[in-house]
Amino acid sequence: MKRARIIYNPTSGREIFKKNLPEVLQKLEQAGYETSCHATTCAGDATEAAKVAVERKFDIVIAAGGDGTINEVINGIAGQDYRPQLGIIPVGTTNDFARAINVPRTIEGAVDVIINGVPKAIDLGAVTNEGQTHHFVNIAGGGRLTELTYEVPSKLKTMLGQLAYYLKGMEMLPSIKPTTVEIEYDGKFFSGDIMMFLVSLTNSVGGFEKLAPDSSLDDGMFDLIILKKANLAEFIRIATLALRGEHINDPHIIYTKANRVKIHTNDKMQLNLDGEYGGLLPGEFVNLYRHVEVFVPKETAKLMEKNEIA
Ligand SMILES: Nc1ncnc2c1ncn2[C@@H]1O[C@H](COP(=O)(O)OP(=O)(O)OP(=O)(O)O)[C@@H](O)[C@H]1O
Repeated sequence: MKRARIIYNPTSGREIFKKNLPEVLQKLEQAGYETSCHATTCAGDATEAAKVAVERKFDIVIAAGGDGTINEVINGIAGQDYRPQLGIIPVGTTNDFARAINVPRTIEGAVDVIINGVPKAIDLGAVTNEGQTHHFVNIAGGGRLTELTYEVPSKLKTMLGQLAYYLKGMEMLPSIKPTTVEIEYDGKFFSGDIMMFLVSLTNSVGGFEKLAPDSSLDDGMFDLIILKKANLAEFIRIATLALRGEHINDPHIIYTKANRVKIHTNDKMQLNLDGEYGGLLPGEFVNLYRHVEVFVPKETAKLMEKNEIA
C-alpha cells in the first residue's frame, strides 16, 4: 500500500478544507493510499512537515492550501535526495499553480487528479539571496508592484477572495516607483530602471493566465519578464494587454527565456517568491530541470508530452 501525507493550511482561502477532510481521507484510502495528515500551525510549518515526510519516505505529499502553502511544501522537498511525488489540493485565494497545471479548483476534482492523474516531472526555481537558497514552483519577482501579494491581510482574503488583491493594487498603483537594476540572463545584460521583473516557471501569475505565454513546465528554462519604467497610464495599458497575452511585444517589456538570471541592485528591492516575501535582493535564480513529480490531469500530461502546454 502506498503512503500519502496531507499537509494542509487551515487558514488558507475561505477556510473550507478541514470540513472536507473526512471525505478526502476516505477517497484516498479507497484508492489504495494509507493517508495521514498534518495541519499547519504557523508560517514555515509546512516546510518542516514536508521535511519529516521526506525522512519518513512517504510516496506522496499532498499540499492543501494556497500558493504559499505549496511553496512551503516544495521547500521541504526540493534539493533532497529522496523526493516524494506531489499532489495539490488548491484551497487558497489565487491558486496560480493549480491553474497553471490545470488542477481543478474544487476539492473533489483535485483529489480525483491525485488518484487518476499522471505524475509529471516539472522544473523548479532556486534562488540564492542573503546567503540562503529557497525554492519556488510558480514565480519569483521583484519591484514594488510584486509586494502587493503579501501586503493583503489573510482575513481580508478570507472575506473577499481575489477582490482583496485588486483593491490593494488600486490603492498601491499611484505610489509605485521604479528600481535601478542590472540583470544578467544567460550571458546577456539589461541595465536601467524597471517597474518589476518576473522569473516565471508557468504561464499563470496573479490571476493573469497569459502573462508568460511561451512558458513550458518542463523545458529547464524560466520565462523572464522585465517591465521597464512606465508612467501610470502606460502601466494600465500594459496591464490590460497582459490579460490577453499581448503585452510581450510592447516596447516597455523584455520577454525572453533564460536558465540563469542574476539581479543586482543598490536600491532596496524585496524578493517575492510564489506570492510570499522572500528577503531582499540582489540574488541569483537557477532553473532546476524536472526536479519534482507532480500529479496533473491526464489531458494535461498529454499536452505536456506534445509540448502544447505552458
Ligand atoms: N495555522 C496558520 N495560521 C496562520 N498562518 C498560517 C498557518 N499555517 C500556515 N500559515 C501561513 O499562511 C500563508 C498563506 O497561506 P496560503 O498560501 O495557503 O493561503 P492564501 O494566502 O489564502 O492563498 P494564496 O496564497 O493562494 O493567496 C502560508 O504561506 C503560511 O506561511
